[in-house]
Amino acid sequence: MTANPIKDGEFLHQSRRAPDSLEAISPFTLSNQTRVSIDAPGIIRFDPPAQQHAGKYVVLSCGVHGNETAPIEICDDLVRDILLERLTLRHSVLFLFGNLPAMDIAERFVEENMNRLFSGAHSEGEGCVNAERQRAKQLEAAVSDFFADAPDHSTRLHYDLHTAIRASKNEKFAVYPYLHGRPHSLGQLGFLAACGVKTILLSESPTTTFSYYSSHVHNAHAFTVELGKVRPFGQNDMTRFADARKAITRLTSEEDYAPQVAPETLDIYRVNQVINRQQEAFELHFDDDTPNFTDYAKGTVLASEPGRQYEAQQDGEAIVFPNARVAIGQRALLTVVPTTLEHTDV
Ligand SMILES: O=C(O)CCC(=O)N[C@@H](CCC(=O)O)C(=O)O
Ligand SMILES: [Zn+2]
Repeated sequence: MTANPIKDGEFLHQSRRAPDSLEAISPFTLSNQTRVSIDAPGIIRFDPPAQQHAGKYVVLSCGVHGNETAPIEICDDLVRDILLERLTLRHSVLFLFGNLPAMDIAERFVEENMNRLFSGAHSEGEGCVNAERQRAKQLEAAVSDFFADAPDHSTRLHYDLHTAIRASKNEKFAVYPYLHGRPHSLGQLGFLAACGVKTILLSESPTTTFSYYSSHVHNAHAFTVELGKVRPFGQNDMTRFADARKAITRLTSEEDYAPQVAPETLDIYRVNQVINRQQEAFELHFDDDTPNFTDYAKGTVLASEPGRQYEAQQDGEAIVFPNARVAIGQRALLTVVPTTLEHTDV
């Protein structure tokens, strides 16, 4: 057995401060027989021994936006607990710490929003020309390799963990990527509810986000999960994430953790408008501190740019992820309206 080369279980620290030290590490086995494979800085995979493997393949990604620290701290803790054998897995788990350089400068991204670069967008236009494009390509490859080892019919899961820029009337929520007619999973909504996530946005079109990539390309149950509000490292009240951490721990360490939820206890929204910034002079028509899920009467002007204005199309249409400063062509605002789940599966 090779000794554990990650000192004190500090994989993220070593990835950020001594990335070269991870290059030559061959897969190794912990004394509890968990196999550990390090693909690159910030990319680490754990596989329990075959006789204990209970069949799920779980991707946990965080830090796709470098300043969204709470999910990074949760994943860092989980990785440490696994490496120090305080947590024994029953399923294969791939941890991805997305944008390491953006974490170092405490920003959402360095050059380009990485969560618009998946499903091959990293190689479009000018090509894979910057670190974020290269990393998105590498993350896609890591997910592909991981799921390639999942036997047919095994459960493939990907939770891409984020925190939102603004406060939110519904603090925790998840984006359910567009499923192209596949059913929404009640079992997954049960797991998200156990994480404290009881507001779900049903996306109605393809996107270039990480969760859509895993959902569409790998047929995984995949979600963008917003666990709270962006705060600097060390300033998160981790008690607010206790349910999520506990549910993830149970998911990965129990044979078949399957919490249930009554759908009528959830707030389900569907995306009604995706408003992209098309011009420099794009403006939002509400205050910067207006929380996500604030709703408006039909006809209220929500945003404008020269020659064009964007209104609420229905009473009760609510705003999510408003950001007037995104790159031209990118999403500056989503609007959502309440809906119910129609096509579901367990
Ligand atoms: O608070 C914000 O404005 C952004 C928070 C965030 O990063 N959200 C994700 C959502 C991705 C999705 O729609 O699945 C993003 O904008 O990338
Ligand atoms: Zn984010």
